[in-house]
Amino acid sequence: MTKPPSSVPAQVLAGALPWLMRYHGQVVVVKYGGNAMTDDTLKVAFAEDIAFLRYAGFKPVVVHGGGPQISRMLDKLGIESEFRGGLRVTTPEAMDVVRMVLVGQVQRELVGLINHHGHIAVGLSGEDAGLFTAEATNTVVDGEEVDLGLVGEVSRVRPEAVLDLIEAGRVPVISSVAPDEDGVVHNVNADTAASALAVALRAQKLLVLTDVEGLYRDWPDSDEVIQEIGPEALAELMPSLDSGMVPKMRACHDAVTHGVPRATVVDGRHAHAVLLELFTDEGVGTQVLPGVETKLRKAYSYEDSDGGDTP
Ligand SMILES: Nc1ncnc2c1ncn2[C@@H]1O[C@H](COP(=O)(O)OP(=O)(O)O)[C@@H](O)[C@H]1O
Ligand SMILES: CC(=O)N[C@@H](CCC(=O)OP(=O)(O)O)C(=O)O
Repeated sequence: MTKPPSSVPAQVLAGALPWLMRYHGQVVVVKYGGNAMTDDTLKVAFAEDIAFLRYAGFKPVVVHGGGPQISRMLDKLGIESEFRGGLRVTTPEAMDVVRMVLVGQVQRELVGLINHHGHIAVGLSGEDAGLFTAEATNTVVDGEEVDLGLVGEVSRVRPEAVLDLIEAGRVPVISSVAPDEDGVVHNVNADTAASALAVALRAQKLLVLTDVEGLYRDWPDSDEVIQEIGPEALAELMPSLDSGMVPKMRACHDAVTHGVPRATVVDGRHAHAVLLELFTDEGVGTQVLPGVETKLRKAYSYEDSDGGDTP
């Protein structure tokens, strides 16, 4: 006797209905951090998720990072670089490498992987069609202003090229380098670029994939992750954050205070983290949205896991 078909897959699909209704036809900006691109399986699963969203009627836009990949190439070439306040101090020599790695390697690889699912992805950088204009920025660390060299904030977004691609059914994959008003190319943190783009595109969501479960309340000492937080409480927490979380949480804060309904940081070390976050109501990651009380949860324990897709 053969077994009747299981209804579990159908239940999973049916459970996705409210999320399909919410995001169908809407722009979702997904920022894929370099730290969540560690192995090929994860990258392939990410590309599948993005293609899935597109065929499910979402309008996904990818902004990618590549910090660790840039650092590796700088090391190989013997060029020193350091991070201050979560941002890379960028000399003109380092800028050439940043641009080469982000636009020439990381972006090309992601475009190729997504295009396994129907030639839908097109790569752009902030230099294309005036997408981003950068303005040089410095940062303050321990009360002192630090010169970051060729690091920029996004001072202007011209989203037309991205909108054209979305209208044509394509998936834009964007690298965060951008010229200033004089055409000098700057290194823009990818979280910052994703946030500015999400605002300009009036995205329904900014989803940020990284290599931690979310925003820890007391990094690295606590095992409590902030599940939900409002922009005001996040602004109060900002001075206590360090390293890569500084630009990341500022990006989420700025997106939500400029009209993006919600911004979420999720653990990209899980295969299919994008689908899990968008199609289920499991408490993954840290969600920034207006009008909520801060909600904490315990970090997950992987000790008893089967080691499947868990970190
Ligand atoms: N409060 C915090 N909660 C979680 N991670 C934190 C916190 N403060 C600093 N971090 C660091 O921020 C890192 C994520 O930022 P980053 O390295 O820039 O990642 P990505 O490449 O995904 O942008 C984490 O791996 C962790 O080391
Ligand atoms: C100014 C600055 O720090 N730029 C980043 C750009 C890449 C990036 O943001 O990559 P992740 O998302 O992987 O961190 C850098 O040079 O590493």
